[in-house]
Amino acid sequence: MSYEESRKRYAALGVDTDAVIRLLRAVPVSLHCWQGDDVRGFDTDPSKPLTGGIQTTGNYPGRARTPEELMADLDMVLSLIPGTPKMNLHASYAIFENGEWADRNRLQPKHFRKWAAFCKERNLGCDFNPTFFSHPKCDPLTLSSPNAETRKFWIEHGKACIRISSYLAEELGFPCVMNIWTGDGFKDIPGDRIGPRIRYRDAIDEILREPYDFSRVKPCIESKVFGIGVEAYTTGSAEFALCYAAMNRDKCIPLMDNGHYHPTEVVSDKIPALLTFFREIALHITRPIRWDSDHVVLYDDETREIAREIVRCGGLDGRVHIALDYFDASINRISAWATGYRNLQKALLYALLQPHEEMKGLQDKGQFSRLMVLQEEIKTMPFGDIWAEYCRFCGKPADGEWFPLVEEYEKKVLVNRK
Ligand SMILES: C[C@H](O)[C@H](O)[C@@H](O)C(=O)CO
Ligand SMILES: [Mn+2]
Repeated sequence: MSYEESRKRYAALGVDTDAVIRLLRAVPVSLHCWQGDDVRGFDTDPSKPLTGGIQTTGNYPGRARTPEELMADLDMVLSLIPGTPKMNLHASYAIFENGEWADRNRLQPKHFRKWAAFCKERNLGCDFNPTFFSHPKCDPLTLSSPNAETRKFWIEHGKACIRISSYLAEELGFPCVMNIWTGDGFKDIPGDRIGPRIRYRDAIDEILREPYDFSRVKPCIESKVFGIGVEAYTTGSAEFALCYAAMNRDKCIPLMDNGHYHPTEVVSDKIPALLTFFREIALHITRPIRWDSDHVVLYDDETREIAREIVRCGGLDGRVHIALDYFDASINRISAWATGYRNLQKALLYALLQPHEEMKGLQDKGQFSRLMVLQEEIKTMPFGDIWAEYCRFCGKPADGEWFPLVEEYEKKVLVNRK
């Protein structure tokens, strides 16, 4: 079927596909830099182990080893994805110039000058993350450590990151979402659960005392149920993060990563729950398989459901900050990046093409049989034509066109990285 015919089918449902396409193209979605180099970063020895309870598995050729390689790979990805991407950097991706080096507690905006220039040239906003892992000062705890020296170091890191986030927001003219996540926790049954949480709370309080304009810098608190080696207890549990954000609504927002909950919990259902109380929330979209495995985002049921809730709850009006967070080293990293980003775009498009008012009306009137039939029949609407038109409208390759470009890049560029 052609776009024209498909557009009429959607119009009959009351959906204006042209308006949807225009709307989606303007929605910022953060592209995580860490998919390109297996979360290694540049500020410390890249061969060091990845800590904090996260893991990349696989050894596919072509990992970016330098900022230049990462930027070249990002350019390749940017050429393949429709929409409005925003960069998402971890502090460990600092770029030092003229032989200088600074530890994480001494990082400055100038160490992100090259990233700011990269974003500016491409008209991208940039989100930011303090990196509380893969560093000798993890003892292994960071902000919740009983050691005051350790906490001081990481608090200073958090404050430095607020200053860097303010710089990125100012320089690029887009708000900077700054996410606080630590892998702090214990492998086995703790002897004290509340102590680390009180220290964690106080440390975040201290970080957020660093001045910033909350309309431009958006600190987030991300929770996690467990990590590798921290199976029994995480300091920043769901209740901790949510309570912290609720008690500090004028300073920060909660962030939900859909790999960070018990396997039967779904973030799609948590989105409207949080938006009942918070003006803004942030999301890390990933794909857990049995655990927080950070697999590439697919066009699957839960991704579509998350997108439907973002759309239905008015999240595209700046209330939901959307970012990707996964890392796969077992397949072509650029393909992984583009597949996940395109799938999230597909899920958002799919969500925007639904007659939400009608569905809500059927629910409110108790017409659940009709609601079920409508929801099922939407699944076989000619979505593919609208997706192809969206890619064309954004000037990006359609399905079937982009993967050969990745293969070509792999042959020309990636295989030469030994
Ligand atoms: C790089 C990490 O994935 C990220 O900072 C954090 O958001 C996370 O999800 C850890 O599991
Ligand atoms: Mn995350």
